[in-house]
Amino acid sequence: MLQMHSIGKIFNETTPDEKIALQNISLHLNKGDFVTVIGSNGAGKSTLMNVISGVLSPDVGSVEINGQNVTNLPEYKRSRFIGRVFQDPMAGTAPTMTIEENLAMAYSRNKSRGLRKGVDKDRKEFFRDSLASLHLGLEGRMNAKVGLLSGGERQALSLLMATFTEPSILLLDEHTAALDPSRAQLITELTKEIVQKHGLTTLMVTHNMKQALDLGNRLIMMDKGEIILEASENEKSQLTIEQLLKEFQRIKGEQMANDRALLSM
Ligand SMILES: Nc1ncnc2c1ncn2[C@@H]1O[C@H](COP(=O)(O)OP(=O)(O)OP(=O)(O)O)[C@@H](O)[C@H]1O
Repeated sequence: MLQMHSIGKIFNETTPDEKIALQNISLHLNKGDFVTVIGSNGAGKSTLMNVISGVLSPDVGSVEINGQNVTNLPEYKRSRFIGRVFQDPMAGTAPTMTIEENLAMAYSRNKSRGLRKGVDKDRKEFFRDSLASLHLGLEGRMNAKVGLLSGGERQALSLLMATFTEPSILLLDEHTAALDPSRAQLITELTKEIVQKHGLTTLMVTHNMKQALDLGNRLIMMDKGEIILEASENEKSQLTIEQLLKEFQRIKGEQMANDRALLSM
């Protein structure tokens, strides 16, 4: 489904501001895999998402989606098969347009893929049914301007818009981080439900270790542009927050120890 081979990305190369954002990243997602991504600030998580979605091209390495090499395919050409939800609830929707207009926009952007569930139904009814599945009563507010919705409602709508055309890959970039705890919990539950319902192949960045363990079947930890830990389905099911923190400290500690060893030479 998704194959990343030896991806590298350096910003401002050969300048004093040089930053290695990704190094030697190889990642393989099978259809239906749901991988949670954790890591410290600046670890390269968003850059990884940007390379998958086509916002950025890697300096080296390749990205394949559904067997097609998309390494240099521009973002707008990938948007048909990639759904993405950002941290900022304002980012995924158009505030001056109604809920129905926003849905229509997402629908037409992806319609060349074919809407398996939408073709036989009246479009409006399909939108209404999709909105009802969020359990927020938005199906009764199709003509409301999206700018009037709360952050949580907007994020639920963004999630719906990113998924109702069943993308090959769903990218969730800290999509609950800007919400208060109860709304974040609601969006987390919706995410679980939607991903499961459509069997979506998903990559989710989060700073919340509990969320990283509760959701998905695999987990990766990043640091300084590298994947420093990969937990398979079996391993992840047995992981605890304490173990994750310990592991992170162990890896970071070793790096510090190495640095010290190097400095002392
Ligand atoms: N456009 C850019 N130009 C220069 N440096 C960049 C750019 N984008 C990212 N970086 C740098 O690359 C590194 C990785 O950044 P990235 O945003 O991918 O990290 P992240 O893991 O998502 O961090 P956070 O959790 O803080 O959002 C950071 O050191 C960042 O400062």
